[in-house]
Amino acid sequence: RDPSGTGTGTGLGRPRSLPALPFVGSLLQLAGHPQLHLRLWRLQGHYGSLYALWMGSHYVVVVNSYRHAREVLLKKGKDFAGRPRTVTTDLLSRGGKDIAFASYGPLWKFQRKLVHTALSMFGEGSLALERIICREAASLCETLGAAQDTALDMAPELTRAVTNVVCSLCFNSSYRRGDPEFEAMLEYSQGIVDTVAKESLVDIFPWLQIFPNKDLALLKKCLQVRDQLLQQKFTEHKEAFSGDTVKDLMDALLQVRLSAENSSPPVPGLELTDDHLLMTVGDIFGAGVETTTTVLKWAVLYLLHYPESLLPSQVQRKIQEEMDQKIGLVRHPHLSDRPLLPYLEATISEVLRIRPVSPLLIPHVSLADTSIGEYSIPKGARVIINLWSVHHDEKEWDKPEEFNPGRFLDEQGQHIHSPSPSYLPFGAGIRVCLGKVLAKMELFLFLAWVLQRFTLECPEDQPLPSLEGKFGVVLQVQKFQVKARLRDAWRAAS
Ligand code: HEM
Repeated sequence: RDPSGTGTGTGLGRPRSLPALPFVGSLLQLAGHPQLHLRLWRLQGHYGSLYALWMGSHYVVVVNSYRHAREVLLKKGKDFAGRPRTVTTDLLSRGGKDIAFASYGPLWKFQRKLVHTALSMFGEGSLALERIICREAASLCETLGAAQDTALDMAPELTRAVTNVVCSLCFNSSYRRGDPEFEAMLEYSQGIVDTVAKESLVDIFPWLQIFPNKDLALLKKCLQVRDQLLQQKFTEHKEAFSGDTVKDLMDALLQVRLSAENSSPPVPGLELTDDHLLMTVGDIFGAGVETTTTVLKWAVLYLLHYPESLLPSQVQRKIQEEMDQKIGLVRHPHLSDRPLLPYLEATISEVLRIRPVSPLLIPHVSLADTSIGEYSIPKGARVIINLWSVHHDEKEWDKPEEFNPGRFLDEQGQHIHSPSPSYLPFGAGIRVCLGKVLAKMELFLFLAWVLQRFTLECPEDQPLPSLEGKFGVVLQVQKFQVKARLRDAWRAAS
């Protein structure tokens, strides 16, 4: 180990490192701190905003400032476009045949482009997707309406709504409440979320796999269920696919593969196997459901904390006033209403800032000897961007701990803007989130539909739920219940 050595030919020194013991590395400094993003944020106080540590034998660089994050993601994006391969990610992606965990290279670029094109065909900006999201929003409102004035855990309903959007997009199908296939999907997703969150030891010491490992066994079982469901949809699509009509993302992927196979000569290195297609679709579920659902839960939670009666925030009331004025109560909100509802947009932005759902992004890996700021970084280093630190940096954000949607509005409160460039809820650059536009459409429409009709309240007999997140695959919200009260204005209008 040479934590302060140069060794990369750049003449620069390495970042300061946490103490590291042979074999275990810096685990002792991290053990007992389940909120990893907070631990890494606090360690800045001692080691500076950019420091290194060792996870077993892996050299890890932790970036806590926007200046350095920008260098990693944007200025030197290509240098840092790799992903670590671990036991867990290999299982999740069949050895990196998806997008999120795939190595940087022509095939990954091709897959990304494909999904991007398919998303623009079916999704972003298309009326078809807007219709799908609105259908799910209507169903969500129906459930809330049926549960009138009783305390309800919205989480399964939000998950179903978001899952159905992704299902419609990928497979042109959706689930009703209580559908056994949907229940199976919920169960395996939760299993993956729970086990991947605990995955770290076997990823740090891959040889631990030779010992019986309960979590790894559960993960494998959940992935089996996921793969069976994916395979079933895939087979149905392959059988029905004629090449003429493209109904969904799965068809779009099959069509691209068909035309690549028919092109002569075939492009070497761009062969899409069944595994690639399956894992690509699996990624849309894996990356698109838990994230979006969790942001919706955080949004609801913050609305409960800033209810009508609490001055000066009144976030929910302000959103509803804006909606009443600009949209009224006789028609549903549309995507084209986004510019009319800056306060709702600002609230979504603030939720994504204060509780970044992916507080450490997905780890990056340096693909060459390179540098960040005044430090040299060797090829193969894992780079963690601590988005929590970036979004809570007092030099960038005024009172970062305060939930204040107004910070995203101009002086007239009419237009949305970011007061600091240090706002990266979806990452940035080469590996930026592929579903950013889709996610923003969903967040806007689901919240607009619900808040047009209902006021969300904390049940009287329950304490306000905690705003503290739980670090895991995403920054999880603790379970909580809500009372959705039909608004008098809505009742009178309908
Ligand atoms: C509010 C919801 C979402 C948030 C906050 C979010 C955030 C992120 C973040 C922070 C990353 C990592 C960027 C990096 O490593 O530098 C990411 C990657 C990714 N996201 Fe999202 N995401 C959301 C929804 C979605 C949706 C709906 C999809 C599906 C279409 C999606 C697909 C992906 C994919 C495929 C990647 C991997 C990109 C790559 O490695 O090339 N995400 N997302």
